[in-house]
Amino acid sequence: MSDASYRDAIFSTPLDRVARFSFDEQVVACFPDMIRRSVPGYGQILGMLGLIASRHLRHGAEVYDLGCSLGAGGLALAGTLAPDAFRYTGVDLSPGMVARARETFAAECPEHRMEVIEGDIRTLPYRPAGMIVLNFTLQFLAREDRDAVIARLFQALEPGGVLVLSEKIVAGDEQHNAWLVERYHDFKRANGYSDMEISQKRTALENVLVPDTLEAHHARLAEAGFARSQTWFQFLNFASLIAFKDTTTPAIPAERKS
Ligand SMILES: Nc1ncnc2c1ncn2[C@@H]1O[C@H](C[S@+](CC[C@H]([NH3+])C(=O)[O-])CC(=O)[O-])[C@@H](O)[C@H]1O
Ligand SMILES: O=C(O)C(=O)Cc1ccccc1
Repeated sequence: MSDASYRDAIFSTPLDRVARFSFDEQVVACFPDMIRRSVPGYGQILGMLGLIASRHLRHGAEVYDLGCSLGAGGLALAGTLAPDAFRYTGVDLSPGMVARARETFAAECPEHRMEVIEGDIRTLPYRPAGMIVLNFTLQFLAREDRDAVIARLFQALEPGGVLVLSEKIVAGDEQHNAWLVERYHDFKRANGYSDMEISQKRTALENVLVPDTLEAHHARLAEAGFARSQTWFQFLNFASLIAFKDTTTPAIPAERKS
């Protein structure tokens, strides 16, 4: 398995039939380029994970990164926090993603406690955790599974625990949403995607990536029992929320690297 990463050209030639989008080997091979050029604010959200953890994570606690893909969330945390500050468990269904995430952690942060599980976040037995990261993953689950997953994550969180939930979102108002989607397509065009690539990927993602409104996310978090949730980041139709299990703060927060 090579660690090379390619430019995303998956939808650059006309396809007779556009297949449903999946996280197969073709996507794994160009994923860093695809996500960086397709998700507004991706790097900024990752950059905040370590800072959020250093305020909210109990020293030494477990961090889950659900739908970890190539482990970018884990790398961001290991870049900010000392090896004894946390234990990381990344989970992903895609074998290609899991294999490459393991290689990356072994090469980039051998001192940190980084584990990657090939598994389904809907059925995984969770250990108690101080922080759970769901970066652009809930949107790929069937709507009917989302409430149950969030409820299980609430149960897994320790007192003082936080959930970071990043998602593509849809605006409830049709005009507002149309403006966001048009500007999102401008964003993709500015990042080198052609109209054909934008349109074919949109087809591939239909009924695969189904975004909720911010209101639906906050309501689901409240329903699961979270004491409070807030949107801390939004860039066009992509947002990140933080949800607090309760009003406790960790006794000894994870220390940042010196
Ligand atoms: N049921 C499931 N169980 C486990 N994994 C799943 C499931 N369904 C989908 N996945 C996995 O969730 C990931 C979503 S990508 C996350 C980016 C990452 N967080 C990042 O910060 O780079 C988002 C995107 O590409 O827009 C893929 O790797 C899937 O295999
Ligand atoms: O490209 C898109 O249209 C997206 O919504 C973001 C995305 C990024 C990576 C995989 C799937 C979707």
